[in-house]
Amino acid sequence: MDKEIIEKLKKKAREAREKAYVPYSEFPVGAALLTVGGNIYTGCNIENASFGLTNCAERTAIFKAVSAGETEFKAMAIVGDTPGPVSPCGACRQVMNEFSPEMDIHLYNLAEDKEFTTAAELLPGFFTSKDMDR
Ligand SMILES: O=c1ccn([C@H]2C[C@H](O)[C@@H](CO)O2)c(=O)[nH]1
Ligand SMILES: [Zn+2]
Repeated sequence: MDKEIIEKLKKKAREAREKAYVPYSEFPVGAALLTVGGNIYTGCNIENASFGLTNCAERTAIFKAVSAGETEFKAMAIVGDTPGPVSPCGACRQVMNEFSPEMDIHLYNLAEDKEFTTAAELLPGFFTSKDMDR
């Protein structure tokens, strides 16, 4: 993929992180999602006094895109203040794979340590609609 667009995604993820609503964890995360058509949707984590209702940055970005009518994704950049590149939770890995198992995933921390992977690689054996065929 074009290096410029990857850099742009990283920047947008860092900017989205600034919008995180994290009064409980004080751990902001940002994500930027590139669609196959070239549009970018950003997301931040959004917490709640009922902690389990928290929505991660990754799913916020995906849900924004889907609610705008977009379901085919090319790449996502994710940024958190972690010792190494941030690691998406299991729920987000499953949601990524619902739409685009082939999508590139660029993981970063603030020090710009990075890891490149794909949605499918992040969740081997993910549950799909095919698993409901009988
Ligand atoms: O990849 C990740 C990991 C964690 N979080 C959020 C959930 C919660 O608000 C906070 C601490 O887990 O970070 C994300 O948004 N994305
Ligand atoms: Zn998550």
